Amino acid sequence: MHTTRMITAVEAHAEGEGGRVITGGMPLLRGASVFEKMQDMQMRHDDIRTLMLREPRGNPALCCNVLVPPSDPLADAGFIIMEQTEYPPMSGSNLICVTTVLLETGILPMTEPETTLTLEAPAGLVTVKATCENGKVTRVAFRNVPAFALHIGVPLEVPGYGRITVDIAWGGMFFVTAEAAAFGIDPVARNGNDIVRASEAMRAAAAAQYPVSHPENPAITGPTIAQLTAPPTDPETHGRGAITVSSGTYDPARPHALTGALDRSPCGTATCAKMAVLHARGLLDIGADYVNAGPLGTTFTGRIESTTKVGPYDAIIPSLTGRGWITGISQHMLDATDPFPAGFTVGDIWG
Ligand SMILES: O=C(O)[C@H]1NCC[C@@H]1O
Repeated sequence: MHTTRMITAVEAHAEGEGGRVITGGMPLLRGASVFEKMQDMQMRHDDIRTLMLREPRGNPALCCNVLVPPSDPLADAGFIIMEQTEYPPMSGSNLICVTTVLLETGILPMTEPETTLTLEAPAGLVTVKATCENGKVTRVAFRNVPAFALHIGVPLEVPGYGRITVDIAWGGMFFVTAEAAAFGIDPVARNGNDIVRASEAMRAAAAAQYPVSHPENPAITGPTIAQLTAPPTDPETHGRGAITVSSGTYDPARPHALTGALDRSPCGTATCAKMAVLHARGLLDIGADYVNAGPLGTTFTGRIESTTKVGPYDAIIPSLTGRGWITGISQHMLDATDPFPAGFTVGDIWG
């Protein structure tokens, strides 16, 4: 065997959503910030993202992260998030996986009963409080980047579904959000196919009809991800959400193709975007918990810590709490004769 890459990863999930964390074997990335290192990765090493996320080493529902040295002197570590079609500037489930891996493998020291960290995501600094017991991270709480709504209750023409009322908001990624009932869908795991098709159509329509960019970093554009929400079924929760992460290219001529996969968790950035919309509508106060259930019934607990401004937008500073688990350690190799040095996709599960 002639190995051209040897990548070590710790496998983890946060409330069900897979977040592989690469701890070794990466090329050195250039850049004066984690955002610039992410851009360098995208420009020069995108084949590693697809190698690790696509077949035969990945699957459509997997996310991946790369640990990088932080650039900000306040940060303890940096991380780049890689998903199937983009490099998200922030991600709740991935931050929880990264924190769990950093502390449970000893890359950063763990202090019981609580470890405080600052992580540099491409979107900026995120402060983290990890509850730790007997060497295990039992809970990860973080103060996210500010979240804000850009469009509230606007009409969107979704091919094949008609006119739907949506919100467009930032929670670390740009989301288009609609009530699942508008599509006649109950957002639970067994309805994953219907959720993905409707969400991908909605996401593509929103990107065309309501393009947005971040006022503090115009290189961040969207919406890139879609959320369907519903009232709670469990009295301990405040809402439900099913988020579709794109894994292919949506084509209205092939509306039955599955070009995304459900976030198995309630999605941290979606929860923060949803809280920004609820706050803007006067439906969620500072300090009140918002427990959001995902398609598997697992929850993230969000809270509005305070308010601020981002460019012209009224914004909230959200916190989010969830749990992560390590599931294994893997060593991935690429042989020089492997015909798929960047992985591959097949239309049966990749649209
Ligand atoms: O929790 C989140 O924010 C993420 N989960 C997968 C898609 C998003 O990045």
